Amino acid sequence: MQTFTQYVAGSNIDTSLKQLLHTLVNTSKEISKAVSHGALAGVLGETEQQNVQGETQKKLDIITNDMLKNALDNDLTVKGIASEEEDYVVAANENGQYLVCFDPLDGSSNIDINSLVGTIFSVLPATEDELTEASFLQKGCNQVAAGYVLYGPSTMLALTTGNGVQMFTLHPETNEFMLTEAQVAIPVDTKEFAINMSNQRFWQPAMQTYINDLIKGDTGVRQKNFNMRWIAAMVGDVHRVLSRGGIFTYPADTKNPKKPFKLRLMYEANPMALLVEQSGGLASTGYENILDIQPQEIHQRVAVILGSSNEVETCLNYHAL
Ligand SMILES: O=P(O)(O)OC[C@H]1O[C@](O)(COP(=O)(O)O)[C@@H](O)[C@@H]1O
Ligand SMILES: [Mg+2]
Ligand SMILES: [Mg+2]
Repeated sequence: MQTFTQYVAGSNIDTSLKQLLHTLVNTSKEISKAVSHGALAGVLGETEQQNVQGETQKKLDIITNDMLKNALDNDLTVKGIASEEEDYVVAANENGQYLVCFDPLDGSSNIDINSLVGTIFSVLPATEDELTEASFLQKGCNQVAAGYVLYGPSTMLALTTGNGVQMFTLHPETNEFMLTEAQVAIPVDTKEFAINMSNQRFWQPAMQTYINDLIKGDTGVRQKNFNMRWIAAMVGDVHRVLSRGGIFTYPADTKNPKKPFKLRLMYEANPMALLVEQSGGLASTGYENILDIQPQEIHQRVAVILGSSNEVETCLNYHAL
């Protein structure tokens, strides 16, 4: 079985990108340790602070953000970072070739119940001399690498550098990520959907009708029964989709008119969309491919529908009507 180090050494990517991937992955091992200590390290619970999006930050949101920020700042390949937990973009190294967007801890409402959380990252080329927010506003199709690390019963890494998706499992004794899935392939059909059903009355008519038809099962137009899962951490829900197929959606809703979408484009939707597409699935807002969206700002939110290609297409047909 190949180690992550061996896999990266043999892959056909720039040396500088290899270095950056090692920085991200080594930091994720430290995060995995911090997360696993939980209450023993006094890292659970909330802080008094809110992020720019008005969300109360958990202690671990801030701890993991600082760990990644410091590690990336010390990596000369990194020109700048954008994080869920940073109001503005942060400059790193003047001559860095890459910009890194990340969600240091996704699913942070799961921390206090010892359930799944993860780190999501997206790597973009740094194309401009001067670092500004505008440097980051590139379409998702420009990503040179994307991935997540899931802190679950095992710590797992899913990675794409544009050559399919590979999954690695952290060996608890050697502390090495081992290649455990060389080419992830999402089944094209599924009988499993993931959506926060409590928002049902706030969805648009297309999503209402689509989910209603799934729930009718073999008594409705779909003529098959569907099961439902909701982990409340995108990283966990997408991991299930990559592992055994499914459709995951966080659609537009009218619950809070000032916030029609929940998931963030640059460090949630884009990296997950690249992983899903590289595994043979689809990722859309309902009206546009996620990877084709021209971002307007780093904390922009979008509707997300992703997963098994035939099922996503079926859902998109409801939106086209
Ligand atoms: O609270 P809800 O509506 O179930 O939302 C869950 C969604 O919110 C998120 O947790 C947001 O991520 P953060 O924890 O990074 O803010 C997604 O991972 C997840 O899909
Ligand atoms: Mg998140
Ligand atoms: Mg987060």
